[in-house]
Amino acid sequence: MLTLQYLLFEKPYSLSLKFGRHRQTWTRFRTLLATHAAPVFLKAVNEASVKPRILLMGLRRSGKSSIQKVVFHKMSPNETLFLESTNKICREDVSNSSFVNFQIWDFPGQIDFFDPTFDYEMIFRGTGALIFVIDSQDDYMEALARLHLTVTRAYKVNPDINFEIFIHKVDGLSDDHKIETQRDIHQRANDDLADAGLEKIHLSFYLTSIYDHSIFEAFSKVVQKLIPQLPTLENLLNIFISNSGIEKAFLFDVVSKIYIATDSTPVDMQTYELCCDMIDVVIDISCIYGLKDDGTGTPYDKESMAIIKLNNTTVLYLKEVTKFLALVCFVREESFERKGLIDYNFHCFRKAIQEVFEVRMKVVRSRKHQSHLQKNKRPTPNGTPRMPL
Ligand SMILES: Nc1nc2c(ncn2[C@@H]2O[C@H](COP(=O)(O)OP(=O)(O)OP(=O)(O)O)[C@@H](O)[C@H]2O)c(=O)[nH]1
Repeated sequence: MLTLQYLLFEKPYSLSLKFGRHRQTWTRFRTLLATHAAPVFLKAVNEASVKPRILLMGLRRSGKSSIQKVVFHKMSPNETLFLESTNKICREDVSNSSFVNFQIWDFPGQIDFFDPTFDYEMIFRGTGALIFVIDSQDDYMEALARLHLTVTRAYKVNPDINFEIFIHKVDGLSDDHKIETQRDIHQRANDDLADAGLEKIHLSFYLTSIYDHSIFEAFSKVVQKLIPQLPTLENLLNIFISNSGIEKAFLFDVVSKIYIATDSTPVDMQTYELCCDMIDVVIDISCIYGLKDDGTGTPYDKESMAIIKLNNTTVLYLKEVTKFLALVCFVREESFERKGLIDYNFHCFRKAIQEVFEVRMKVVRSRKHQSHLQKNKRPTPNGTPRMPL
C-alpha cells in the first residue's frame, strides 16, 4: 500500500491505492493533480455560481421535447407520440449530482429571431451548448437553413458556445442511409459556414433516436463538455482501472443514465447499453425489494451495489459513489477473483471524488460569503451603512 499526499488549495489531498499491477502510479497521480486539478478548480470557481445552459432548438416536430422527456423524465418513447407542440420557451433545472448541474431550455419550433420580443442576445450570452435537432426522416433543407441562421447569430453573441447537431429519428433509416444522411448534412452545414466566411465554427454531429441508447450517449457527450472537472475524473478513472485489473469503467449519473466520465479506452455502444440496462435492473429491483414495508427509504443509497456475471466470462460490477453517481465496471472473471483489491481501490477512488467535490463546494461557499459581505458594505441609497444580516 502506498499513500500519496498532495497539497491542493492548502488542503492535504490524499489517495491510498493498493497497486495490483503497476507500482509507479503515484507519479502519474501527482502529475494529474498538478496539471489538471488546479486549473480545473479555478475554472470551476469562476463558473460555479452560473449554471451552464443547454438550449434545444430545431424545427417544429423535430423531436426536441421528446428528447428532454425521455432523457430527464424517464418517459417511454412511445408516450412521446402524444406530446403537444411547445408554444413557449420551457426551462428546466437539472441538478442531479455534484457534477451534472445545468439548465435545459426547450424552444418552440417556430421561434423567430426577428421578433423584437425575443431577446436572443441575452439567451445566447449565458449558453454553454446549443443542441440543434434535425429530423432525418423529413426533408432537411429547411432545417439546414435554420441551423445556419441560428449558429451564425449565436456565434456572434457568444463564440464559446458548443454547437451540437443531433441528426434525429435515425431509427427509421437503414445503416447505409444513416451514414449517407450524416455525410450529406455535415457537408452542407459546413459548406454554408465556409460560404459565410465562418469556417472556424466547429459543429459536432451525432446520430440519435429516442428508441435506443444513442440519445443518452449523445447527451452524455454534450454534458461532459460542460463539466470542468472532466479531465480530473478521467484521470482518476484511468488510475483506478489500471490498478484494479478492470477493462472499462463509467461514472454514471443514475437518474438520467448520462455517463459523466469514463476512462480513456474507447467506448463502444454495446458496452454503454449494458451499463444502462444494469442501472435499470438495479433500480427496478431496489424499488421492489429495497424499500421499507411502509414504502419509505430510497432505492439507491450507500449500500447499493450489484454484480452481474455474463456468459462470456465478463463481470459487470456497479457501486454507489455519491447520492447520484454510480461506478459501473467491466471486469474479466479472472480479475474479479481479486475483488478485495478492486474494493479497496474503489474506496480510495470514491474518497478522491468526494474530496474533489468538497474543495469545489468550499470555494463556492467562500465566494458566496465574500459577495454577501461586499453587498452589505455598499452604502444604502440614502448614505447610511447597511445593517449586517
Ligand atoms: N421515430 C422517431 N420519432 C420520434 C423521435 N423523437 C421524437 N419523435 C416523434 O416526433 C414527434 C414530435 O416530437 P416533439 O418532441 O413533440 O417535437 P418538438 O420538436 O418538441 O416539436 P415542437 O414542440 O412543435 O417544436 C412525436 O410524435 C415524437 O414521438 C425519434 O427518435 N424517432
